[in-house]
Amino acid sequence: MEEIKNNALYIGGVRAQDLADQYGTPLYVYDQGVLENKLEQFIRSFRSDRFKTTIVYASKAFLCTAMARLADRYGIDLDVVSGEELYVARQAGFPMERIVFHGNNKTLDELKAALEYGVGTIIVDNAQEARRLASLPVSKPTTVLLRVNPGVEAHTHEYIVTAHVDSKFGVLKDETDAIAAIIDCVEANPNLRFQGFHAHIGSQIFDRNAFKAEIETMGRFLAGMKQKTGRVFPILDLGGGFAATYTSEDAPIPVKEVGPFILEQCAAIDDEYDLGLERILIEPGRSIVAEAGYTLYRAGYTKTTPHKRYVFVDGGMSDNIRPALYQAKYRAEAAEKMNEEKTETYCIAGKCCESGDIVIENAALPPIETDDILVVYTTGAYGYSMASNYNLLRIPAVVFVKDGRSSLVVRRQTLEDLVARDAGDAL
Ligand SMILES: Cc1ncc(COP(=O)(O)O)c(C=O)c1O
Ligand SMILES: N[C@@H](CCCC[NH3+])C(=O)O
Repeated sequence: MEEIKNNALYIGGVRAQDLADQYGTPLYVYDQGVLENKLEQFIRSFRSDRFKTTIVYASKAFLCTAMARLADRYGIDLDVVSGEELYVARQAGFPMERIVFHGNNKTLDELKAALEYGVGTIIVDNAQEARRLASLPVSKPTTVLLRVNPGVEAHTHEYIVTAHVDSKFGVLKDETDAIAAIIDCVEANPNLRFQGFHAHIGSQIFDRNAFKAEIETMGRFLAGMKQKTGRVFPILDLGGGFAATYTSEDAPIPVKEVGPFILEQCAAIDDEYDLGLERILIEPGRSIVAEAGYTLYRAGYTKTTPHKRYVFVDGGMSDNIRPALYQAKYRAEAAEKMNEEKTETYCIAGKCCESGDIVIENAALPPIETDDILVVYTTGAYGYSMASNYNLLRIPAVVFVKDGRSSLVVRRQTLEDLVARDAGDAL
């Protein structure tokens, strides 16, 4: 929770300026209380008397040991998309049977690792992957789902829609012969249990009708598959994509309404087509972590051009690529000038060697001086997880705060880290 005391911002009871001074900037700060609250809200929201329900946190939004353990503490499962995310989850001690392994191009090594570690659910993305997986020795029963592209176009940035017909993800719902062949192929391996399908229509989706369309489409698809194969598929995984609030223009579906809405639609298709659905999964990522996250920057120089007034910060696209990649909008404040009048409009720009390195195009702020701490809100999703070493800027530290205390959960990269992997000289 945020508070303002004597003109200063406090996050989780800790003064933002103190966090910046103690841990340095740029700094990713997560309010652990908000994270916990979101996890609890999803658990309360996604309950059903009719279906078993599973919330799978999409770890691509933000993953580190502390986050994996927090999800585990709340009994939330984990979606991973790479051997690397799987490794971090495993190192954190996350129960492997509660891992859902996604990805359109899982390598042989990744599939082998998943089977060796005892990953509970593998989402197969295409026929070639199914063949490869089925050819491997599987020592214990493993649930397999197939990612289907429902062909539902959600209204969001074109880079983050995932279910247009030409998407790289999943098998198009109309390719039912290929899908039936994939099921047979998977089940040729006695320890692979084909249990159903997965779909995901995109990210930062506000419109509940997009999810309704997804579920109705999956209903018709499942009815067709039932007719074709003479069997039912008990698991339906509907993916994530629930939006978060970045600016006052955003009005996401409240978390408490997400679960009942999805479950109601699932009951409707189950009744209409007698699908025998038993378990429903959702995979929220952003909607759990985005609003819990803040980035603290230290202001550097300002510059006025004929049309703009810049304030430069000590990070930028290397710690938050989203404005450059998706024209994503954020809001900012000066952490020690919270009650001061916002008389200026600044373009907050980063320090990377790139004109597009803009954090916020038009930020209303009080006059900013060098060394002021600027806080950018709602940076908890796809900020740290998409950070880069562009210009060899060091990946910032991650700090959790709660009840007036802070804990360093990921340290800042050091200069030594930047050469630690350099292995030799030119020929
Ligand atoms: C398969 C899958 N599941 C879940 C998610 C999480 O999405 P979000 O962070 O928008 O909830 C994604 C990302 O879009 C995804 O590709
Ligand atoms: N990385 C994207 C969303 C993609 C989600 C994963 N499929 C974002 O920052 O909004």
